Amino acid sequence: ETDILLQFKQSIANSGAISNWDPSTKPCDGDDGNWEGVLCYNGYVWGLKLENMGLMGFINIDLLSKLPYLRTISFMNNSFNTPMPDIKRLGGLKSLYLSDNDFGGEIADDAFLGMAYLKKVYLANNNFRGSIPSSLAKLPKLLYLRLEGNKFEGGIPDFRQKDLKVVDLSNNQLQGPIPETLSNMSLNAFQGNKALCGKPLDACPGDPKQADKQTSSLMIAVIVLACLLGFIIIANIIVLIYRKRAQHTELARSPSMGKQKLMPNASKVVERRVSEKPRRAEQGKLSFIKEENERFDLNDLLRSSAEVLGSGTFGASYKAVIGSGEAFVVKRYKHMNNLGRDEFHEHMRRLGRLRHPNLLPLVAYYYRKEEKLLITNFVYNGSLASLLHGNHSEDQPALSWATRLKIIKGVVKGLAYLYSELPSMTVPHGHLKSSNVLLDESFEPLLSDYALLHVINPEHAQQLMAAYKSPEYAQHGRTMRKTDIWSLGILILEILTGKFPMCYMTQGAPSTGSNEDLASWVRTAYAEEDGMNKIYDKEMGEMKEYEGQMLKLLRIGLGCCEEDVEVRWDLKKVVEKFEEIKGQDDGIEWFPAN
Ligand SMILES: Nc1ncnc2c1ncn2[C@@H]1O[C@H](COP(=O)(O)OP(=O)(O)OP(=O)(O)O)[C@@H](O)[C@H]1O
Repeated sequence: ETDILLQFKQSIANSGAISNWDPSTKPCDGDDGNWEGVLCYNGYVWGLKLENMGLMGFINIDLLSKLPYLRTISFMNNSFNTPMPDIKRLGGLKSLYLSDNDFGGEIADDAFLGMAYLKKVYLANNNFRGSIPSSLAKLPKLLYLRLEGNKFEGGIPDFRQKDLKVVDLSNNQLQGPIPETLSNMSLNAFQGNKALCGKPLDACPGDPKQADKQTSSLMIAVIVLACLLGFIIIANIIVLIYRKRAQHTELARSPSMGKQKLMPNASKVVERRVSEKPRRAEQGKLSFIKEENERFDLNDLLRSSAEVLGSGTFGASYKAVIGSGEAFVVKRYKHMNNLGRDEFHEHMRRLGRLRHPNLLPLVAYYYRKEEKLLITNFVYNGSLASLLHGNHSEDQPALSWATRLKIIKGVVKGLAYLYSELPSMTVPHGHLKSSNVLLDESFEPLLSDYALLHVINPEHAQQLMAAYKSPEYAQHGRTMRKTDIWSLGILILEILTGKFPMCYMTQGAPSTGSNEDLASWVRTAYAEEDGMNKIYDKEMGEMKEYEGQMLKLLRIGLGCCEEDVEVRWDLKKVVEKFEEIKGQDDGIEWFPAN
């Protein structure tokens, strides 16, 4: 075993961390093992735990297959960037941990064939592509499977294992139905995919068993909107008659009104004074925040070409391009049922009053008891999440450091505005995460999904919203004024590391037994001698010049991620520290003048 391990050491690059693998000693003298990362039992090697060591190169399975008692291997959090090693040659393996590396390429369909003892497979946060190998679905003893944060595509194979405890397939590009055996997994396990459907997500279109339950986002939208159509036509006729009468009366009353211009493509509507106050939602009718935006109605959205942008945690979002060519996003909120019409209207009016260059403004909304629609402009550069974690091309290169800095500064400005404008809300944003940071054509960030925490049904909010993934909620069941700051900290670390934090954002200690989150991973790396190299996202390219700025941002991120709320920085301190990072926008006021 000594020779095999020494040869293995030579086959991997950057093996400084295992310098005590020395031919003059033995790997195992007792169960603790003498050599770094070698796990022993009865004097034999049964495991390798080589995590967080900056290892690279190639994992020589030939050599490992010569260790007869090897049962577990972990190379988590290193920099391996080869295709998947030929793991099935380690037939006795019980646990395989390869998460948080740069492994890539497709995994052969039979990659896990015949692995009769394999219980734990962790391949998360790599660059694996192609289909999920069907041999995984046939592993007789599989209990834990974590594939999140890759680029797996296509359908989910038919997992038959009855004892599966944890499965996480989030943030891939999977589509199609979720197999019934996985229907009892948490919603988070499937988030961030291309088009998955079926329990625990919305039902698949055409699924006869579930269609009547109205859980399919697409189906329900079609059904609800179709039902409304008839309603709207009648409502429109009534409103038209009413308006004509009102117009007639007004024109008769005020001669000057006759001089007003007609709205562009809305000859029936006389242009009105811009009002901050949205009109009360009429049945079957959109309520616009600004009346000059009132160039379309629900009918136009129904008639428009619509594209599903994603099935977010609250419901699906659609991009709808209306006749004029303008694109809007219609987001369905299924979990505001506790809200009465007046309360909803009041809250929308409050949101409608918010104006800031870093907030995505609400254009219109729609109220119905069972569901609410919020309509915003479509933002062409998409979300920070997709730019950080999606595929890059010539048209869409990786985000540079300067752009990342600009984005996070904008996020803080937007957040500071929310804090100052919504002093009565404990958690003014409540759902701050990278998919809710949209980027306009000059990469100025626009925060979305803000200030909704208290209008989402509590039972759903607690399951779905970023604020409730905070340590204070996990530990004390409370959210606080500094809860958004924790989400901001995670966002900062995500921007710096390029790592997707979602898989860590589970409530309390993740059931995988790991109690690490992105912040503690960064903290550990930060304490290591060469840790910085590991922390910063290599996709930013050459970074030497900006190391000072990056370090300052890293410290802010960690200050925001302090678990102890007392120690965690407050917004004022965050803003002060941001002002110390010199960027192109020096001198810009962070807090609104009032
Ligand atoms: N106005 C918009 N313009 C462009 N893209 C948008 C817009 N609103 C949302 N998106 C994108 O559409 C996708 C789906 O958004 P949605 O808000 O439904 O879900 P989410 O942000 O992933 O999750 P959650 O429901 O928890 O907010 C996301 O990638 C999001 O970034």
